Amino acid sequence: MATAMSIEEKKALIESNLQEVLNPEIIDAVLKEGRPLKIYWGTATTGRPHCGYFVPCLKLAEFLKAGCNVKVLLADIHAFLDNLKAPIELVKLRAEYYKLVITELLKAVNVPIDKLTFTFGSDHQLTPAYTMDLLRMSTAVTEHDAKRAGAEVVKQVDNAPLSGLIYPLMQALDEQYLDVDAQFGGVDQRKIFALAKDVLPRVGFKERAHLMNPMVPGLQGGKMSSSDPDSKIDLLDTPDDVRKKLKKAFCPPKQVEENGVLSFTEFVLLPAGTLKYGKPQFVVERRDAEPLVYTDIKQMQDDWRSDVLTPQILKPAVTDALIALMAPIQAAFQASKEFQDIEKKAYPPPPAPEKKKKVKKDKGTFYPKKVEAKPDGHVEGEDAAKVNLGTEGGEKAIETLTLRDKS
Ligand SMILES: N[C@@H](Cc1ccc(O)cc1)C(=O)O
Repeated sequence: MATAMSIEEKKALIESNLQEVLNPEIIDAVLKEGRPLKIYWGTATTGRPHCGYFVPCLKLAEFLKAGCNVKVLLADIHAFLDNLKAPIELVKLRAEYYKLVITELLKAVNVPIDKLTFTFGSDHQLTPAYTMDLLRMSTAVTEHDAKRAGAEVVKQVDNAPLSGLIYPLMQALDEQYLDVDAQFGGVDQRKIFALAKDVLPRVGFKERAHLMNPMVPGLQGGKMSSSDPDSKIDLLDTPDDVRKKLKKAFCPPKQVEENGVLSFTEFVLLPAGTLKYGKPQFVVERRDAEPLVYTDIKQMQDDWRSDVLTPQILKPAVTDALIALMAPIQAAFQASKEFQDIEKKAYPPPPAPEKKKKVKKDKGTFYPKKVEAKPDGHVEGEDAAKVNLGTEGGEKAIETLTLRDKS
């Protein structure tokens, strides 16, 4: 069925809808060689995958359509390097959960998953060769540059742990160990990508191309935030949750910028319309008039500015479309005991609130913060390292990461 694409067509598809491409000549050279472009997208398995994940996944669909060889890296080790966002003993379970959810999400937008491979960070990052290369790399990067590289990705805190400096180095080295031509990510990864481009040649590896998606504002406008549950829709949220969150979502009439709902339509629902209609399309029903049928965002934005398209009619249309898109993911979850078990273990309920303790004086040493359990039960602050890492659980987690079944 698929007619062969020309090099130009492949290139156009690979680079479509991106905000920026670094070193496109690397992509050109591979396409000219006539082999598939090898590309990966990494995600740190920290919190829970949410609806924002549709955005990179739709781009992966385009890479695959262009004949690329696509890998998804479940960056389990990165998930705890970033300020213990995922406690070390839960990281492996979270990575498994991400794999299941992302698989279903890709299926929901018709991405042929047999042509894509998943890989865990801990599969290659714990080998002696990787360790040696990482140490070599650490001699070629200054503390200042490593810190700056991670500034938009790694959580910025006072007395930051050293792991935040290792994080960007490992992301750069992953390009070598995943044996790719290019890395894809949001434009928030730009500084890490620039570091990778700069530092890989300095340790004897080749420079890769970098492809960046624009950032999509959360439903509250601005960046999606994990501390504000209403800014994100969990992929397992019920239709009622979706309705509630969308009712509260930021959707100012006539304003196109920072409009969470309109942006979600642009980056997810319009492209996903291809599934239903064979081409990008989004339909907004109206009570007393013909439905508004959109095939590109320009037309929608014009109607938004002139108030033909209003929050009152857009929100219900987005709600229905999103619920429909999420339905197969939730059906897969409901149908699989394994899926449900992993979810339960990966996100245990938070422990009962601790009794009030006397607040110790800040001694100005490592991590001068109070211990506070996050909703998922992990701890940040003064004793975070002890609680999250130094326990038996932590050691077991290290073992499980090391001993991951390589099959
Ligand atoms: N930095 C990515 C995760 C990542 C980790 C390692 C990589 O090699 C690639 C990507 C994120 O923000 O989620």
